[in-house]
Parts: sequence; C-alpha cells; structure tokens
Amino acid sequence: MSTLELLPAVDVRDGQAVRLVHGESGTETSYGSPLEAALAWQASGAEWLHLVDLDAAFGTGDNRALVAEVTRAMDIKVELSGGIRDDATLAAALATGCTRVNLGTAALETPEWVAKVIAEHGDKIAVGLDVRGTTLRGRGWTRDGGDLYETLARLDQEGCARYVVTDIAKDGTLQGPNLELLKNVCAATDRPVVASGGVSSLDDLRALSGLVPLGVEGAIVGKALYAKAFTLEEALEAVSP
Ligand SMILES: O=C(O)c1ccccc1NCC(=O)[C@H](O)[C@H](O)COP(=O)(O)O
Repeated sequence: MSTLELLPAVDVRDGQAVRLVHGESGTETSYGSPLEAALAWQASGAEWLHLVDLDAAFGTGDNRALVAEVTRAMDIKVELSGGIRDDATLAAALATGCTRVNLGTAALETPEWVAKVIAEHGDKIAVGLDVRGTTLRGRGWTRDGGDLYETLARLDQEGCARYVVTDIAKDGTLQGPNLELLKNVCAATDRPVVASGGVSSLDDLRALSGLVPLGVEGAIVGKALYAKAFTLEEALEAVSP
C-alpha cells in the first residue's frame, strides 16, 4: 500500500509564519520566521512543504519575495498556494522552482484560464477545493464560489491532476479532519486528493492513511505541528507502513 504523503504547512502573513482559525484574517497566531520553520520541517524528514502566501490570498499585499526565497532554499518538493490567479502570478510561482502550485479562487472566477493552464502545465497545477459544507469559498475563503461537486466534475473534464481539499470549518481548529468529506470527494473523482485542515493527532493521520486506497494521497499538517501535538518525525513514523 502507498504511504500517505505528509506536507507540513508554512502559512505566511506579513512576513511571519502563522496559523489562522477557520482561515479567518485576524485570528493569527505567529510562529516566527517562515524560512526557519520550513528548514526545520525539512530537517525533520519532510519530503514536501505546503507554503501559503496568505496576504496574496486575502488581497492584503503579498509575500512573494519571501515565498520565493523559502522555496529556493528547500531541497524538498514545494507546493505553493495563495493568490495565484493569472499569467503573471503563475509565472512568478513556477519560476521559484516549486514542484506544483495550488489554484483556488481562479478555479471559481476564471475557469477558462484555469482550463488553459491545466492543459499547459499538467500536474504542476493542483486545484484547492476549500469548502464550507459543499459550497466552495474563494478570495482567501471569504466569498462563496459555487458547488463543490459541479466544480469537481468540470475540473475533472478539463484534466485537473489533483485536488487539495479543505474543510474550512476544521482548518486550524485541531478538531480532526473531515473524513466523510474526503471519502465523498474520492468517490466523485479518480484524481488524487490531498487532505487539508484539522489534523490534531497521530490517530488522525492513521485514519487518513486508511483513506489512501480510496484516493487520498497526502495530508497537510499545520497547527498540530506548531502546537507540538506531535513531532514531524512521529507523524512520518505513524504513516509508514
Ligand atoms: O491555502 C490557501 O490559499 C488559504 C487561503 C486562505 C486561508 C487559508 C489558506 N490555507 C490554509 C492552509 O493551507 C493550512 O496550512 C492548512 O489547511 C493546514 O491546516 P491545519 O492543519 O488545520 O492547521
């Protein structure tokens, strides 16, 4: 059986590594230097880094230079997210040498552009499906953006390689991932799914590992690592077969 990939998260706001609750601006807890956090996850054995420019996602500026610096400093694979919505921001993100980018708002607001870049860049493009219930949210998760399953069917048809699925109600809360949502998404698509939001314990990671045969390929872990609920080494051990 394949091993669940773990993607420790570094979410950047105003130059700092932070975690939010439900992705809401103003709920930040700060954890210091994004580069130090990323290097620490790499030193602990991470194979992936999930790196988010929250200011770009919220439209409150950006941390592009810092995000590029962090990405370039990594020897491991990097998934870049936040505010990648047009040719210029996509080109800048890909120029960092990241392994793939995660598009959110653009998939809801400019579907023709997203279809074009999926055709051009293949599996360098993932789409973030950030939901409350089954309603997608864009613009830093602040605006409704349509039905999850209708959008998923459209993106599947357009050849989207992978989805990053976040239950916003769980994100940053340490309440455990939404396993039902993940199972439902896996039943609706044959593309790999990266689970995001709510991981609180090694048991949560073991439960997500149990969904690998259904199509869950990886899990993003943020708050639990910063809150020291477990170490990354323990997490990697917990998901190894
Ligand atoms: O990814 C985004 O674009 C984004 C936009 C607005 C708010 C939050 C956003 N991402 C948050 C994350 O990707 C988290 O790092 C991830 O869901 C980890 O969650 P948790 O383990 O619950 O801390």
